[in-house]
Amino acid sequence: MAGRRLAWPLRIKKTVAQNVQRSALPIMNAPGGNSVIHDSIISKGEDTRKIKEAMSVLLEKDWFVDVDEPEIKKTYHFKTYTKVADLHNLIAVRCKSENHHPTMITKYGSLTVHWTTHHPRGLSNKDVRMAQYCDEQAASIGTVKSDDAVKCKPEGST
Ligand SMILES: C[C@H](O)[C@H](O)[C@H]1CNC2=NC(N)=NC(=O)C2=N1
Repeated sequence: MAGRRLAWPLRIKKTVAQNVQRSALPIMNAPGGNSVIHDSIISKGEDTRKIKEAMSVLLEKDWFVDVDEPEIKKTYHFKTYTKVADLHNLIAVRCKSENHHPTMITKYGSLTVHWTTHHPRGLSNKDVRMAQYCDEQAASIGTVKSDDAVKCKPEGST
């Protein structure tokens, strides 16, 4: 009985500690910022060290880690909508051969790409490979800084 009384507070303490640890991780890292990736968000069966190393390179290249999904994401900015569509299509073609599909948000001047692995859930080498592919293709199309991207001009704006 005395044992049980002790066990509950200990369990609660552990759960809180785990949550704090999770939320202490950056949901969105600042560019060049925190590159700590907890093992729990890496897909089971992956080479954890290899994924972490590759992820830290991606974080330096403006990829962001959302630990709650978990996923990595990046927004590319372009001068024209055609370039946005070009990147979208290049990624879509590669998805077929890799059987790995991102969530993509297409806007007039930008494309946001999210990568995650469903089975086993987490971040895997496929996400790393596809993120690297996105960077290569975006670079060959030619990205610009957010301020220089084509913008919609709502009525009345100057
Ligand atoms: C059944 C099908 O092969 C799987 O659902 C594939 C399809 N596309 C996928 N896309 C992504 N991003 N992650 C996956 O785990 C995944 N799995």
